[in-house]
Amino acid sequence: MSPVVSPLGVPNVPWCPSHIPPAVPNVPSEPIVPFCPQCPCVPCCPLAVRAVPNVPLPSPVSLCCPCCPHCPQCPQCPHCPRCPHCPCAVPAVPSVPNVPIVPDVPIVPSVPVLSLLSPLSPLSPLSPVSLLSPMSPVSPMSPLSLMSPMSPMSPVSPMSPLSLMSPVSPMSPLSPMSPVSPFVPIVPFVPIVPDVPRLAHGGAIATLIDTSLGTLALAVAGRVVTANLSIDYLAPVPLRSVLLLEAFLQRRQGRKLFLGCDLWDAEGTTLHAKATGLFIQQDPPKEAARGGDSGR
Ligand SMILES: CCCCCCCC(=O)SCCNC(=O)CCNC(=O)[C@H](O)C(C)(C)COP(=O)(O)OP(=O)(O)OC[C@H]1O[C@@H](n2cnc3c(N)ncnc32)[C@H](O)[C@@H]1OP(=O)(O)O
Repeated sequence: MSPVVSPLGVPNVPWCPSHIPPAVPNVPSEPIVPFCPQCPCVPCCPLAVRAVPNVPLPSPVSLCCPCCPHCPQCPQCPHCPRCPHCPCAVPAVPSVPNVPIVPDVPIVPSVPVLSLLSPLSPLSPLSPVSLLSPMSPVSPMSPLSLMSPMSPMSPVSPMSPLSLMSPVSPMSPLSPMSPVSPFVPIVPFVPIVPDVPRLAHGGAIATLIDTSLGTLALAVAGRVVTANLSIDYLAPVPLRSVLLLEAFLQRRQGRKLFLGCDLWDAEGTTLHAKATGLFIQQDPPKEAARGGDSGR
């Protein structure tokens, strides 16, 4: 393949095979847009696609960042997910149109069932906490993809400053061209690779623990807020697990309630997490306000 001089007039720069302009007479009259003459990725670079009019477009036509990292047109884009030069390139994830926004609020039982100050056994069939997962099996994306650059199949415009500046913009319904669009990440919880075991999100577990400890603190001291929460995640929690959460009051010091909990599987054989929490009483009863430490 003989080297071809780019339309930029850059001498001695060979075109990559995908970018060699075919020798056809009816080249469109639109101005030739300079693009990286070394980029081998036509679908990566819409400018390249425009400059090579007779190259069949990939199907579906998907535009990414304006160019590859080597392109002087877009020096600020170091993470084009489609560019083969990008270390962040990710496999295509099928996009699902019209997916509703999923708020980043894990679904937890509204009334967690606690086994308070009691030994684990005997386990009541009613006592385990069912850790409902926010991980919808139909959600299109995954935590992995949220940590990754824009999906190659993303409908987000490649020109979006949002998509260029943030790696998380997979399904945003916002106008991608608006520079003032608020950042609204959609939080799906489906593994990008089907074979990956589905594990409960640590934040969902934290919510479960916080809510459970808070319920116990509320039962002890009325209105409380969480001041500190410390969790040791000891074993992964499979999705849709039924769990037993055993919460206990460790000590109380004035408005401060120190609580702890153990999060077991339903059989009480696997300890998934241990946690401690400090809750601050908000509206102490009169005797506590006068006397300070209740000693309970
Ligand atoms: C039924 C469902 C129940 C669900 C319960 C869920 C509860 C929640 O999730 S609430 C939401 C998350 N929490 C919050 O938003 C709390 C935000 N923080 C606050 O409002 C305040 O910082 C608050 C209330 C914790 C403490 O402020 P304040 O009331 O002024 O108390 P303050 O005087 O600063 O501290 C009281 C004592 O707690 C201690 N303390 C406060 N925060 C901490 C902390 N993070 N770590 C250690 N100690 C602390 C203080 O040192 C002080 O100790 P001492 O009396 O010995 O000097």
